Amino acid sequence: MRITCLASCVLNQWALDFEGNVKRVKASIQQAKQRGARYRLGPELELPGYGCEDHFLELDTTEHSWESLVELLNGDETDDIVCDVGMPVIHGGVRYNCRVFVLNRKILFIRPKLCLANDGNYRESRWFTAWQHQKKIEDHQLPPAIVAVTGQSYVPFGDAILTFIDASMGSETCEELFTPAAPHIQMALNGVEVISNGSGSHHQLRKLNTRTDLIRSATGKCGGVYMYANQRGCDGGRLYYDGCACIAVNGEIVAQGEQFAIQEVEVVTANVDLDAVVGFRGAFQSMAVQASASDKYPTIRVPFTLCPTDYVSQVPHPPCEIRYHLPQEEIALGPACWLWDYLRRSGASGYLLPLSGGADSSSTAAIVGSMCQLATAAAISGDDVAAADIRRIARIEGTDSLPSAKELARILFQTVYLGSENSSAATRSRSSALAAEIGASHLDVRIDAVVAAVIAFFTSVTQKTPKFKVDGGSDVENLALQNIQARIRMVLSFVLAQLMPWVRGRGGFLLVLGSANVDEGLRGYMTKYDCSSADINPIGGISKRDLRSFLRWGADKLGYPTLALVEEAPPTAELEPIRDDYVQTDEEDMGMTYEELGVFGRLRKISRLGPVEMFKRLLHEWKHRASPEEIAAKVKSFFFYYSSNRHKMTTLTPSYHAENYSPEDNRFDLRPFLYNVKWPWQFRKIDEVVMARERSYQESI
Ligand SMILES: Nc1ncnc2c1ncn2[C@@H]1O[C@H](COP(=O)(O)OP(=O)(O)OC[C@H]2O[C@@H]([n+]3cccc(C(=O)O)c3)[C@H](O)[C@@H]2O)[C@@H](O)[C@H]1O
Ligand SMILES: Nc1ncnc2c1ncn2[C@@H]1O[C@H](COP(=O)(O)OP(=O)(O)OP(=O)(O)O)[C@@H](O)[C@H]1O
Ligand SMILES: NC(=O)CC[C@H](N)C(=O)O
Repeated sequence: MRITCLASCVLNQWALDFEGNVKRVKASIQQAKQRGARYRLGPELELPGYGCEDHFLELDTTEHSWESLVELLNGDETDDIVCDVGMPVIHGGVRYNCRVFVLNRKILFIRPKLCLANDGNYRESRWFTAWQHQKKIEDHQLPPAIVAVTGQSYVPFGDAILTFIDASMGSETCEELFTPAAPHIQMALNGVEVISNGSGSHHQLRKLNTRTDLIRSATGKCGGVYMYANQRGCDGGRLYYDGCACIAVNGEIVAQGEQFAIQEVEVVTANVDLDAVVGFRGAFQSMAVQASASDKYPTIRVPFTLCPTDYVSQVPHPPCEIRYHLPQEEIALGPACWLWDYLRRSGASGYLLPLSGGADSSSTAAIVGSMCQLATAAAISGDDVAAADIRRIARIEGTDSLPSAKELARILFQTVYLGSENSSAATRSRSSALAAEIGASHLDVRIDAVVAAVIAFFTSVTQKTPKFKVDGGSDVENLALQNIQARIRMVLSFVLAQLMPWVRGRGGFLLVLGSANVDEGLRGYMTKYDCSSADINPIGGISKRDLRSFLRWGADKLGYPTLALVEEAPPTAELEPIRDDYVQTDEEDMGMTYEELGVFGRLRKISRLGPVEMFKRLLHEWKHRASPEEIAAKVKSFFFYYSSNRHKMTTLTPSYHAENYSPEDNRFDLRPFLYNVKWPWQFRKIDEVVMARERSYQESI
């Protein structure tokens, strides 16, 4: 048996934090060595951090990456272990997204990415070029700083494989795994036994199985060992990289790391038997024919054994069940970890949330509660970085004991109920009950005096006093009176965020949390610059439907029973006066249900349908629940509101990316924001389809 120990790492890197990034890379190599690994794989672009974006265009970023590599090569980290490190490299004047293989303080080989990630959140071809020469290598001239350390002037650069004394290895980078003609197929046909993939891949609800299915099928079909490494956490933007390093052998996962965690460095190791790979392929005759005919890769020969003889006593890791989180758990964990990274890296002293007792702000509060639970649990279980972050943010002396999750919430989480004359006792009491369950410091205040002052100001300027519709006012007056309340809540939230730490004798500032969900954004059912305008928003990419099931789940699993009461209540803005015959509700106001909004959202973005094609699709999907006229009216209504409110997306608070149907305008869903909201051409085509169907129905009876 040829048994080797392999290590795949998850690192919580931060764009441009070279100091911290190289420290975490070193820590991961040390852990890998302690566990006896002969090869260590790190995430994509781990030295500068994956999310540097346009900073990749700066020469500084590549230079500092080389400087970071010098730090590694100068120490003993790379002694007796092959380290595969992600960084940008400029070769022949062109910048590539590369894997740099190092061993015993020398560079073995540099492998550029062949297929860049360019859809959805990814824009790699803005900063990098895909290597165009498959199965070809060139000499790469090393920068002087590296020459001084390694004594090497040139190293091989390109699409090659590594052969050790006793094993062979090849690498592909992130997106390459997702492509139809993935390099691992050619590598397997070339007899490569270990294929590694250093990734920078983000979390999206219910997405993990896409990745693990690809990993399993990569070696299920051709045999081999597949190693996956990923970044973790918020590295400075809207994405949460969700780790989950794993190692697969012949189609079965043998080791899997955490998808969400506070821990900055996680090393997943497995003992694997490379002879099992040869055995698998040896019995696969049709593959052997293709392998025999395949074009050969250039080979980098490395005089190093991957499977030392003393490993004979080691037992290979058996296959294990893949662990998936429920979507509700994903909501509790992903955004909570993202909030923790944001908080500890921003220098803020905590979060402030305007907590209405409704579904959205209550979900947000529960996520902050989950963040406190995760951070304290990590610190108590011995994570020194988490403990130091808690002490710094909460201003706890080194000798004092660490706080519980509830105590931490009291220190760093301020909630506030901003009641008006239209607020109900029910939302008010849910707000304070939930805050108490989480442990947050809660304020229960009224905004009526400020609202009255704004209306008095308006009356003094115009001699007119707007009225609510229920009191005989027009639609314009009714909307304006609602928006005054909503916007005042935003202003007061920022005032409190700035001054409450001072009031409590703590100093610093709080970040204001927004809690508009993805569906409200899509429909524009929100007041521009109300509490939806905040510093960051953990639920801006999550649908109302998912939030409601999260609330039901969280009542029990997070230990906040009030969430169940919140979930049962119909969503309402409480901006209009309540009367015996009138209570404002979201779905009635919007003229569509949250469920319908979810359908429109997915068809618009994920299925890429415009008004006419969406209408045609729904004619089939909704044929048992609505007539063609009704479906036409719903589709037109959606496109009218979506397009007339699209401008609100341009100022949307940055939020955690969780859904592929996110309308987020800045990075993900790039669209104009001034539309002809009548959609005359498109709506006429819809009418024509409705009329044609009506005619054919009439003719058939
Ligand atoms: N094409 C365009 N490009 C750029 N900006 C544009 C624009 N059209 C309007 N605007 C601006 O946007 C303003 C209209 O937007 P906005 O002021 O938000 O007001 P608007 O969208 O008219 O009203 C707020 C909406 O939120 C709903 N709502 C209900 C309940 C609660 C809440 C809540 O948030 O608590 C909200 C309410 O029913 C209504 O549909 C205009 O006055 C103008 O300043
Ligand atoms: N009475 C209130 N006290 C504190 N904050 C409020 C209050 N009413 C509204 N807000 C804030 O304004 C945001 C938008 O209010 P809106 O009435 O549109 O509710 P929503 O988007 O349905 O959210 P929720 O479900 O949290 O009520 C809320 O998420 C909340 O942060
Ligand atoms: N960095 C990458 O190549 C990521 C792209 C890939 N589609 C993913 O989401 O994982």
